[in-house]
Amino acid sequence: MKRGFEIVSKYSSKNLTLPYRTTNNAAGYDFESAEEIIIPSIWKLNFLKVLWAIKHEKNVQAASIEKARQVLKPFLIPTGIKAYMQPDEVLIIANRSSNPLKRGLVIPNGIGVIDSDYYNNDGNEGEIFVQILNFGISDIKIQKGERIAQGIFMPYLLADQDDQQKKQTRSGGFGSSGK
Ligand SMILES: O=c1ccn([C@H]2C[C@H](O)[C@@H](COP(=O)(O)OP(=O)(O)OP(=O)(O)O)O2)c(=O)[nH]1
Ligand SMILES: [Mg+2]
Repeated sequence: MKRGFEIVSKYSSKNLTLPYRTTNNAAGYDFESAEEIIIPSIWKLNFLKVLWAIKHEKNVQAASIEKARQVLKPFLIPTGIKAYMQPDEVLIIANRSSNPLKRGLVIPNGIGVIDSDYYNNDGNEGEIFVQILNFGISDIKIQKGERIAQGIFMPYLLADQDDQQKKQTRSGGFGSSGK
């Protein structure tokens, strides 16, 4: 077993499909969304600005600002998938090029870097999430089973003296290693 995909346990009975390549020479394994999810348009940010203005001039409750903030941050689309690979390999998550063109969907972190030590980590079993922002003018509904991104396995290189730097054991993702 060199590298591949598995379904995380909480999705074991949800009928998910493992990532797949669609053409003979496709580099990327397409990932499907594990759930139906609505990605709101970021143009609602204007709404946030108005709220701020109202807050400062007319004392609108801070709670509504906080609610708007929660709605407007990038969404994490669950894939229900974890990936195993060799220690000197990485899985790169890249957007499908049709997503910005057809649906206004971008991956705000540019690419996702899935480390080999993310697999089966104690925090979330290594479930891969795709961060998504909708710059289009309409909200977008992602259906369960819809292809949202692609994963490319690659080898990576180490810098000289790499073994002299202290490392920690991965316990999760999205900031788990600290600031
Ligand atoms: O699009 C992504 C990017 C990352 N990850 C997971 C896998 C990766 O191994 C882990 C950490 O990613 P990264 O190192 O890029 O983020 P960080 O902000 O540095 O978090 P950490 O402190 O956990 O390393 O989060 C995803 O599921 N999707
Ligand atoms: Mg990191």
